[in-house]
Amino acid sequence: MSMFTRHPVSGVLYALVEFVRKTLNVDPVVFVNSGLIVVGLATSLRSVGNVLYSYAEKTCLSTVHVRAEDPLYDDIVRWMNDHAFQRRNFLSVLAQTTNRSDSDKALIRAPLAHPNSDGLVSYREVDDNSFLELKPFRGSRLFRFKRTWILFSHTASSPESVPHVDTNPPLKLQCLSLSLAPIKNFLDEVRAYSRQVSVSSITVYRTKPNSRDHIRWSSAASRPSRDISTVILDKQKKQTILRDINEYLHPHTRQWYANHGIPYRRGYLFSGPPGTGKTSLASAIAGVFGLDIYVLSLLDPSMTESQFSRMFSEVPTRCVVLLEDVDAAGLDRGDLGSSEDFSQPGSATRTLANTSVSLSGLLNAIDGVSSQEGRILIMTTNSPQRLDRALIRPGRVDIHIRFELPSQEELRDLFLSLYSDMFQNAEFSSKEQEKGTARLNELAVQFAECLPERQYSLAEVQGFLLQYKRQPEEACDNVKSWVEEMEYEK
Ligand SMILES: Nc1ncnc2c1ncn2[C@@H]1O[C@H](COP(=O)(O)OP(=O)(O)OP(=O)(O)O)[C@@H](O)[C@H]1O
Repeated sequence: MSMFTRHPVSGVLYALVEFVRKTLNVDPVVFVNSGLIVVGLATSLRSVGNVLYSYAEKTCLSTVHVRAEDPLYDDIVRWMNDHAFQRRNFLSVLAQTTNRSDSDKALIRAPLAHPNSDGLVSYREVDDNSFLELKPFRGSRLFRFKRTWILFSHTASSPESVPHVDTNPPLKLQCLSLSLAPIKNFLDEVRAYSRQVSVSSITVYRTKPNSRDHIRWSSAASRPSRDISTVILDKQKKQTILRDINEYLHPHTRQWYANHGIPYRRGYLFSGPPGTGKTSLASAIAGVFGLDIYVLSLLDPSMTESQFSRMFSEVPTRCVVLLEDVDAAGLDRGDLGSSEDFSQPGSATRTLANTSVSLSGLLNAIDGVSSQEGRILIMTTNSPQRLDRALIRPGRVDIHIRFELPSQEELRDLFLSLYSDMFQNAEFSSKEQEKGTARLNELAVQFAECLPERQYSLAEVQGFLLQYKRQPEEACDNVKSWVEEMEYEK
């Protein structure tokens, strides 16, 4: 006590202690001491807990880490969202607005709100059916999977790091077991679930630099796959490529390649003028065979040659790799004026300086030792004559599909494919449907006759038809003046 009386602050403390003792009849010094003992005990217990946990981690816990760039990462987060995460809150989450792929269908069903006097609608108040997704970001969650308790943890590298899609920390899965089998079973279930929910859609992956300029694959879109029948192309060419890929993907073929010591790879070249359906066919093929697409462009200015080769080796075994603008790899053979050069004057493909991938870099990436076996490589170009022979030799390009500007028949097909569903709904009796279809066939012939053959790309003609989405008659009436305009603009 004499200690308190020597100093003015000690004096105040002493008076306070005496006051509490007298009014509450409790000795605050004992109270504070007990508190300190409890805190000390708690801290020691925590340290003992940490020691025990790290011992358990080394001896009887099985642990699996999953890096953010691995496709499995998204599959696990999706599974957690749809199962374990639904039932209990996570400590720290990443909120993300996600567009549903069926959002347009929902909009069709929703009553349109308040059109103005001209029949125009503001969509600000219409629910676009996008939804808020809360993804586990930081923290851990214990859940039960087939009688095994699994600890899912997601820890940010630094506690202060801002949640950012590019800097997602790795995931950790742990269970009390001497074998990895329970976690492996869980991952099999996660992958099966992912396949099930994405059965009618394809995911498009593109390269994306993260905050440390480290390029990685990132899913750019997940969308319903394009029906192959909507791609207009000579039937025989379409059948050839479909049969070839079907045969290639068969497990017996893989074995056959292995038995004969041939690298199990298959490459296709799609060449032709812009807007003739090269990309559309690649994505329809991915849909037919249930594969995801990995898109690489040689004109990507942020891609160095070593990054290009690493990205090429990081694609999964079964997928479509779409390599765009392949003629840009500095492969000029000097005959730019050839009739097969479909690139537009001044178009990106002429700017060879834009790519840092050399021909040898490209060839190494395609069939070097680290190149993935089992993938389907589709290369596209507007200028096939500029490709080096080494690039298009069998083994690298096994089938070359030439796309051309459309014939009369293809123009008719495009017209019919855009309007054929107009009469195919319950609103019309079968007789009306028949009549409507017959009229459409007439209009398609009329429409195609007004367009010069092999002059405009299907993309251009489709652009015109999109102005008359539900008015085939008007499209026919106006196509002649569109052709005149196009001629004038040339
Ligand atoms: N053969 C086709 N069949 C169906 N649609 C087509 C066809 N060609 C072009 N289109 C339409 O035109 C648009 C552009 O087509 P796409 O991107 O496939 O052309 P591309 O040949 O890959 O062009 P680019 O060489 O400029 O990349 C798409 O919306 C597609 O629907």
